[in-house]
Amino acid sequence: MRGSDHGHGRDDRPLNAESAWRLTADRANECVLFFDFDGTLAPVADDPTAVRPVPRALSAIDALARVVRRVAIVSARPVDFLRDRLGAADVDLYGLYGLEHSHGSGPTVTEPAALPWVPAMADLADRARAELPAEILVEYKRLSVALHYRTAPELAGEVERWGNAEAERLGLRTQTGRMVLELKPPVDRDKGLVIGEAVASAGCAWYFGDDVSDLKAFAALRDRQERDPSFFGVCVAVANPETGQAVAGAADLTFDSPEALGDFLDDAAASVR
Ligand SMILES: O=P(O)(O)OC[C@H]1O[C@H](O[C@H]2O[C@H](CO)[C@@H](O)[C@H](O)[C@H]2O)[C@H](O)[C@@H](O)[C@@H]1O
Repeated sequence: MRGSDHGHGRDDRPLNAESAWRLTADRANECVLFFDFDGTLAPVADDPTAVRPVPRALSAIDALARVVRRVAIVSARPVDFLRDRLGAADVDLYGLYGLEHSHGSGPTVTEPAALPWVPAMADLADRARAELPAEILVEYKRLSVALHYRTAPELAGEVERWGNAEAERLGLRTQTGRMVLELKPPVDRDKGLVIGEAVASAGCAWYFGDDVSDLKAFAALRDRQERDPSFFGVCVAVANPETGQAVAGAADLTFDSPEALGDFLDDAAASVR
């Protein structure tokens, strides 16, 4: 690997990306690498359908999947979307906060408790399009609806009022994010629960994220490490002007952008080939 030019460590935790990766490379077959998608692997854009992972991150994920125990993407996006963007890489995909998952070339499995909510979510998306201002982008994802105000930030309050009232009326849960409010079924799946289950038998894990929903994943890694000091967990933030401060404050390391993360991953993959 190149010199220590990757990531910024926290002042109160003496860890840098290179030394943490060296510890990981020594036990690669025990290690799981978890990646959030938007804002972490893929730079943010106004149009959610237009985003693609940074090319170096994509090729590094493919290479890393061959040398670590497992690579997983943990996202609010549907599994089909993630599969399309990740290509043929042999990875686990947890979509819609874990309401869907697929492993390698296996089928996509949906959490059974969420399935009865499909019609209500479709109806909610239709009403959001009819009742919210045209500037609000309504993203229907079968088991959740995201209300985007990135191109009209002055409408954040209106989106929050409408979304919270609908959640209350229908018994849904909400998740805030980067210029987005999401409504989802009242089913106990989130990134923290996904990570808690997936690291149970691992000896080492890294989680890379940029948004507030990723904080639960960080907490799950911390919890795993507290219960077993031999477990090596690394929480990594990707900086951004919206949620970056909160996420970096909870992380061990911070990268400046998805591109900077891609460079690190590329070097990391090369060091264990
Ligand atoms: O869990 P993630 O993979 O991080 O997904 C979180 C949300 O990501 C997407 O929205 C975000 O990225 C968009 C494209 O860059 C951007 O336009 C938007 O402002 C961001 O919030 C996705 O569209 C959402 O469904 C996810 O909830």
